[in-house]
Amino acid sequence: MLWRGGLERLILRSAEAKGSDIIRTAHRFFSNGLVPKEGFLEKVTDLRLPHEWFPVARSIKRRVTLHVGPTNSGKTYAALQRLREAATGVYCGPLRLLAWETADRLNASGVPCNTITGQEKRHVEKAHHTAMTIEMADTAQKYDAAVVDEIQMMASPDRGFAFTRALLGLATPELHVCGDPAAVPLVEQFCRETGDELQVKHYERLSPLKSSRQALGSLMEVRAGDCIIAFSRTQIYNIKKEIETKTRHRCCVVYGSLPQETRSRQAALFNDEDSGYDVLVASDAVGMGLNLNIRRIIFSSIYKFDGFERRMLTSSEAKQIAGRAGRFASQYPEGEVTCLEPRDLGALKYLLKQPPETITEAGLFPTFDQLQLFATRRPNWSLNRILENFAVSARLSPAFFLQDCSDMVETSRHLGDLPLPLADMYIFAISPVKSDDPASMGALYKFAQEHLAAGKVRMKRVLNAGTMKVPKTQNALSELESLHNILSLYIWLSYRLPESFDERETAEEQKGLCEMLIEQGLKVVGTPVMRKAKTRRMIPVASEQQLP
Ligand SMILES: Nc1ncnc2c1ncn2[C@@H]1O[C@H](COP(=O)(O)OP(=O)(O)OP(=O)(O)O)[C@@H](O)[C@H]1O
Ligand SMILES: [Mg+2]
Repeated sequence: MLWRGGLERLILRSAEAKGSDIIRTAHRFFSNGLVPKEGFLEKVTDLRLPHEWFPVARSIKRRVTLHVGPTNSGKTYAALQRLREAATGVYCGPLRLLAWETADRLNASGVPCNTITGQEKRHVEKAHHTAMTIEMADTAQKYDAAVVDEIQMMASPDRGFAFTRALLGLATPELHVCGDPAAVPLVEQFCRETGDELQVKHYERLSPLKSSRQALGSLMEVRAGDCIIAFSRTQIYNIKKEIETKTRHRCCVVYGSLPQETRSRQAALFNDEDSGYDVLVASDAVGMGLNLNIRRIIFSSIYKFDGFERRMLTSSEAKQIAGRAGRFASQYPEGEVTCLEPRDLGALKYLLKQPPETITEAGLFPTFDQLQLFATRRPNWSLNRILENFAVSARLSPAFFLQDCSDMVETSRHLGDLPLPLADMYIFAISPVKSDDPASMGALYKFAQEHLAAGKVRMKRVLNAGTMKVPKTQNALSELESLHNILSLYIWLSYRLPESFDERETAEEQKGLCEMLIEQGLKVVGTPVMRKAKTRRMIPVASEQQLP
């Protein structure tokens, strides 16, 4: 009995970095019919000391530099300067676009840098540096220096945990953390708990950003270098159409459901002075850390639908977006911000003037190992039931909140009748499926079904060959975006379940074709004159009836 207690302590201490073997041992131990000791589950759901989950980081004396200031104040630049000088290093940021931008910058400055995101891995010869999306951060790997960007995202209800995990868990003697001053007290508290040495550096905006005295009033008034912000796809295309019909300007677009690669190319087209595209119409997908050649930000509205309700932007969101104008060292030395409608001007100015609100809680989420241990006494429970019950039992210290896992719960419910092993179900549940897109959810179900039944997921069994053409309407474009989504999902799964999802190359080819068609479509969707569309072979999603 004594050694079992010791084993439990070991499991809890080592859960993150080197725990999986121990957890497996524990599983064998418990699954042999031995019932865990009283109080064991209370320990598993005790999340009050998350810094203890990262023994590799705790074994290093870390010096943390917190770079804080308003947007465009050179925080990320300063952190990347230090990263460049380190022999090995990692950059962890909130967006794929930002990971790519950072890797491109490092590569261009002679520091070979890989890129890793959930859906892609680009290896560069002789690279000892990697830029990645925060969810990919590896807490078992040691680095000479590491950067965590946009740390205020710790407070994000659905992604905060990835930032908390990177902050507490990156194993490096030199950690640079960038972000909003709102995060200072919490980072100070965490560094006291971890025993890390902390230095806070404050930055000032490098180039001025002024609020216009007047609203734009009409899209006829747009000028080169303007970026109009809108919060729905339809609005984005309506604005693009109006600008291209009524003025001589041509628009690039950037929004969430557009493929990442297309977004990057649209941003590059807009940044290129000679491309003929001089206006950007974008959602708040451009709102964080990115460096674009924007002279003026124009909010078409200061209200957005956030998935639950139509609400006013927060002060932090408005500032992040406004901060894209007049980036230092860009074509425009001074930025300007305004709105389209005169009625929004007062509220916008108010939002931009608000002092940053201090963050008081960071997101936290149990590791898979912890969930698995929690499930040892309930072998028949589904993942959604485990998650819901874990959430009820979890104990956290006041500096943390438990991450919103409603998407995971919904996805595992959706796959509920498939008797997948817990580990596989977990992978499907955290996959980047669009839960509001029935085609994407349908494809995930078929992927899981094939994986379970055959151990091989042949794309042609789930997707059916057909003819695809350049989309001429918003609906056709939306269908193509959805297909792109499904192919991205296959690729994402191929990195986690490579034996079943072994057609990554084909999926990447099809995804590339999809991107090309979408990009051609962007030239015509929203513009008044339709060109003759070209036709290409593509694979649209099969309907239920077409499946064997
Ligand atoms: N000392 C510098 N020398 C040259 N360029 C600089 C310097 N500092 C910053 N820049 C450039 O200014 C721009 C803004 O800097 P950076 O991206 O670091 O700002 P930031 O404070 O991180 O902004 P955000 O909060 O929006 O992420 C970048 O293009 C960066 O390369
Ligand atoms: Mg930055």
